[in-house]
Amino acid sequence: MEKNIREILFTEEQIEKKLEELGAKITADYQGKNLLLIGVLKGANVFMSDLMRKIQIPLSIDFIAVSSYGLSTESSGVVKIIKDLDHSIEGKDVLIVEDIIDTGLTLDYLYHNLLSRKPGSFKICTLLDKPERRKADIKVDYKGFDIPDEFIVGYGIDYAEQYRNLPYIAILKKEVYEKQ
Ligand SMILES: O=P(O)(O)OC[C@H]1O[C@H](OP(=O)(O)OP(=O)(O)O)[C@H](O)[C@@H]1O
Ligand code: HPA
Ligand SMILES: [Mg+2]
Repeated sequence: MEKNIREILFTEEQIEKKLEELGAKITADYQGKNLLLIGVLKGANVFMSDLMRKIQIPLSIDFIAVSSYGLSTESSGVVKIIKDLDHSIEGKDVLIVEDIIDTGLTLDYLYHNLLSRKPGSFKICTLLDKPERRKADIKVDYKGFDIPDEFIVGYGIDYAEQYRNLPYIAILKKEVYEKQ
């Protein structure tokens, strides 16, 4: 195991099983709809690419890149769009795909920003939810796992841009970021 990891929360096998459940639910709910998955970069990159292969109906994808954590473990509270969507979402059945909801500030910002672009419908899918830290009220439609109030890395999720390539989801040792 990586020397900076305190504990593995979810293994590759557990993640794979959860993705199959989520994919089956989304497949059932979006029959006959005009599904557009919007991945929130960079964190949702790994989740999005695995999840979309578990959805068995026609869909399209787009990405928006936002950042509020930078190199820190605390949200700056200021959400910046780094890359906007490529196409209009007007009339589309938008499903936002996030890796983690922590304070909720990123999704609160995206919710208001994207709703003003008049999608046909708007729902939220997140792999991880850390409800204890919430600052904005977010209604989650599809959720993988609830997690404790710890700093998480792996499966696309970073600390200071590192650890995104770990195949599992883990708690980072506190001394890694407290000594900074
Ligand atoms: O609920 P919040 O407190 O807003 O935190 C969640 C957001 O923070 C992370 O992104 P980050 O801003 O670190 O950018 P990244 O996806 O490029 O890592 C994560 O990927 C979520 O998008
Ligand atoms: O626990 C976390 N880990 C990494 N990035 C994050 N962004 C919000 N919460 C987290
Ligand atoms: Mg991040």
